[in-house]
Amino acid sequence: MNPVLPPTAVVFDLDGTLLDSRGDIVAALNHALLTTGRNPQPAQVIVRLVGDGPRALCARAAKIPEDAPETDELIRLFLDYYREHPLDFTRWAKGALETIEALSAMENMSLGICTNKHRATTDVVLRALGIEDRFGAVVAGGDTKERKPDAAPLLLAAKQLGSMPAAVVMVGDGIQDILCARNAGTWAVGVESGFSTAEALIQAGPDVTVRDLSMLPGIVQRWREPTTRIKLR
Ligand SMILES: O=C(O)COP(=O)(O)O
Repeated sequence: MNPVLPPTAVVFDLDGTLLDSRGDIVAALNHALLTTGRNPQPAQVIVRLVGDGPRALCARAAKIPEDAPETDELIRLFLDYYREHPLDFTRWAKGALETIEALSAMENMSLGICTNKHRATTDVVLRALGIEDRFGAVVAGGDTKERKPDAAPLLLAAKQLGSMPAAVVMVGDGIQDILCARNAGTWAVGVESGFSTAEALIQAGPDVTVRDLSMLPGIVQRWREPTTRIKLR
């Protein structure tokens, strides 16, 4: 196991972690499916397909290979619709805003985002929410060749934040997030209120899981205290 350091940065996953974006993802995907003559899918089915970026999402929903030419068309329709409708249904996840405030108030602490969501829709959503300036690093889908669970996007976020990976806390609701954290040698916090199941998250091996984000500042604060840090790992 990698040694860990007192956290100086917290990096959030976006979909299902900071944001409950399922309504807009479902609407955009079903628009793409219907426009190409396919059947729409129920929200609870689509939510389980999210996490590996738009190519995987579109291919899984249409049951076609990721490299099929029809997948490119679905992605185009999905992204075009999403860019026009970034916040029709999207809401902050429980405790997200308060947690951003609480962490921002800590000394020697920076915040980032590491998402598999496409760069175009990530930018539109963050801008529409007016929070793009709150994060010292935003690494989105396509910024690195590999996506989560590969370590590359999280290592890039850590570099942009000026933190050693061992001093970064990765927070996410997907097993991609936890495995990415393990691969990058960061702390890993699983959020159970997102798109994945608590069982799947725990299976991926986070340091801790939380019901929702409101518990996060207290945990990060404890990891910054030398006496408790050792015991927890
Ligand atoms: O939109 C996706 O496929 C995943 O996005 P996330 O990495 O923010 O969960």
